[in-house]
Amino acid sequence: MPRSHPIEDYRNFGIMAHIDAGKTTTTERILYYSGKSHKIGEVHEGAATMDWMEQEQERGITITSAATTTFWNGKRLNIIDTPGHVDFTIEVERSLRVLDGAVCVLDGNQGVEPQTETVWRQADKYHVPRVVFVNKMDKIGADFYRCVDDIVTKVGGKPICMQLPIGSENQFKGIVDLVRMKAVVWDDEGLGAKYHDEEIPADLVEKAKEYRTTLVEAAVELDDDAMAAYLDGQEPSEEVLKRLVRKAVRYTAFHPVFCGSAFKNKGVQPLLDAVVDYLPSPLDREAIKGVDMNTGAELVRNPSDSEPFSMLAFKIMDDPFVGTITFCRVYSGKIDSGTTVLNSTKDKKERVGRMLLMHANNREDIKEAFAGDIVALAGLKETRTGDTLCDTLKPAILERMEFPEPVIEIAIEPKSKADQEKLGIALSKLAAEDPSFRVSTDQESGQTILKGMGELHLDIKVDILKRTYKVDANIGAPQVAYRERLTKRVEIDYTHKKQTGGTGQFARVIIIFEPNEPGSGNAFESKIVGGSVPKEYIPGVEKGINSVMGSGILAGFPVVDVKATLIDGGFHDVDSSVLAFEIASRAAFREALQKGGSVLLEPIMKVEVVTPEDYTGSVIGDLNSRRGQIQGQDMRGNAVVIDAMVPLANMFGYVNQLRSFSQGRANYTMQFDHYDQVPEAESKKVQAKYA
Ligand SMILES: Nc1nc2c(ncn2[C@@H]2O[C@H](COP(=O)(O)OP(=O)(O)OP(=O)(O)O)[C@@H](O)[C@H]2O)c(=O)[nH]1
Repeated sequence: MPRSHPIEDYRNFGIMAHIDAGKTTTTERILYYSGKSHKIGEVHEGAATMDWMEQEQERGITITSAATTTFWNGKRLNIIDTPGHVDFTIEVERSLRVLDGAVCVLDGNQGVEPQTETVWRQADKYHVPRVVFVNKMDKIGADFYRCVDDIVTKVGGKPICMQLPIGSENQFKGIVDLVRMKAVVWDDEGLGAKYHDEEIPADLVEKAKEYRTTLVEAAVELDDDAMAAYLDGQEPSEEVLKRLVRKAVRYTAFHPVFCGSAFKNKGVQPLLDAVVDYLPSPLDREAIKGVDMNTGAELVRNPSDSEPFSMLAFKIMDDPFVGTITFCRVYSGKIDSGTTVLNSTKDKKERVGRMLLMHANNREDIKEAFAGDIVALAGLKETRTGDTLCDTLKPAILERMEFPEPVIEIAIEPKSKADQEKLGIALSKLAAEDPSFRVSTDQESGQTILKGMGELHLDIKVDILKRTYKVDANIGAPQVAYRERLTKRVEIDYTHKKQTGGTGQFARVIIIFEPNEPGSGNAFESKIVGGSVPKEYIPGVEKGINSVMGSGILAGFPVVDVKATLIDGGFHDVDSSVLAFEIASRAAFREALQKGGSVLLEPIMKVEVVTPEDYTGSVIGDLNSRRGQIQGQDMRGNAVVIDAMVPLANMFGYVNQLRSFSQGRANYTMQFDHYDQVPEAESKKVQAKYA
């Protein structure tokens, strides 16, 4: 069967926003108007179509991204829903990787909020072209022009208005379309409300002309001919203007801004037109790069059905009906259900059993998928998020994704043997679904440790463990994931010698331990020449060093960014063994940490508090008492925005404290920024706690 739509008619896009800006509501309306969802679910009633997980509905936030296919104006839209909470930025990044474009939804009253800033920066990082939708124009305090300014001042974007609102708050009626120079007015606020063109209201004519000129001047910049014609006094036609704006989006020359109220059903259809008109198709994007596994050479996989098949897995979900489903984006070629593909990342073959196309409230079995498609595969066994699946004969690995390190951890203790078993199964599934969620076992206590991106992140995992997997367990208090690091270069000459009865043990190692660049990871190298340590013992040296990496000497936290170089040593013909070298190297590393001024590192969080002016003093005082460093203070509307860097260790329970002294009126968001050295006095306390 041929493909249903040519690839240039695809729009793989996501909707990104700060929490509560209205991403879910906008997505719901898009699905409704594009004809696939016939029943609209209001978010506040906990019935939204995309928010189908129990946990999501109760919390009213979108946790997992779901990909949904729908159609508009003859184009095929694949919407990838991205979560808005800071703790889940990993999910946002992951979906951004597979998008060709995005709609950034702003709350018309709040403007660019902290999380918008984060996702905007991530979109910059992945070069995701985007348009902006200023939502909630019906809300009290909505201010379209302030939102447009915010895009410049908060994220350094280049907003160009494509529409102007007609009225605002409860007087919001519709929009002025600056491309067609027409007013678009909705007859009422109902879901299926009709809308029609009118002449631009008299009081907006001058403003519309002024903004239209700004739009046209920004657009003609992108094309010499259009510019020349414009300078000659010729306005670009509607078609030319649209083509130029499309080009501007593709090259991020500017960010077109639209507006509306998803909740009051205004502005959504023109937004859908904008997605079709301005967001790129897979063909407009740079082809994905990878490595040819046969030759090791770099390669490019073009978005074409005639290229060898390759796709990236970007999301794994456990589905109650189908089992594990893996969301993938096909980058090149064509795939049939029932065939065997190669997971080139793992070097394992996988059989593609069922392939599904997900719609908002049903799924469709499909037999083939083509370049540009986003599909869900059922029953893959080895594939994890970020893996490449490809043609078994033309293996390639596509760009990998990077995942940040988790900064917070909790201990979990199952109550019975049966719970222990359930926990094991559940954890391996959860870890497979979410690479920012890690599980480890504490070597000393034998406890299971869960690690994640923040308190809420782990909170939700525990909730899933208890509810979905029915695991009964005691949960410890959340702890900071500290790290340990050397501060200076040391050379250790260590001899392990044991002579008790039978065979003795002998190994001598001379190893240089030195701090690596922060964030560059651990490294081991052997520079032995002349056989002072025979080759067969070197794995023992590496193993000994690695065994200390997992838990340092100060408080048992992982040692990071150390470079170890074995430069010399000695052995005994009879008494040396791999084990003896392992023991010697472990002891050498521990000695190095002692002599090398080893220090503890802690995660420092970037915190933004938005508070009514009255509480500014209390907020700052409190942040200072948490070892916070105030970075800046600014006004947003009538609220004060305070930026600070605060150690995560001092942020536990912050939400309650902030609420209590601001009467619930101040808000905050935080995200991991970097690791920094724990001050001496604090470090002593941490060491005493974990001793
Ligand atoms: N007044 C008004 N309220 C809106 C509008 N759009 C959404 N809301 C409301 O704002 C709240 C948040 O909307 P959601 O659609 O859940 O926002 P979200 O961005 O998906 O939120 P998360 O999934 O938690 O990230 C809900 O109570 C909506 O009913 C709008 O256009 N106007």
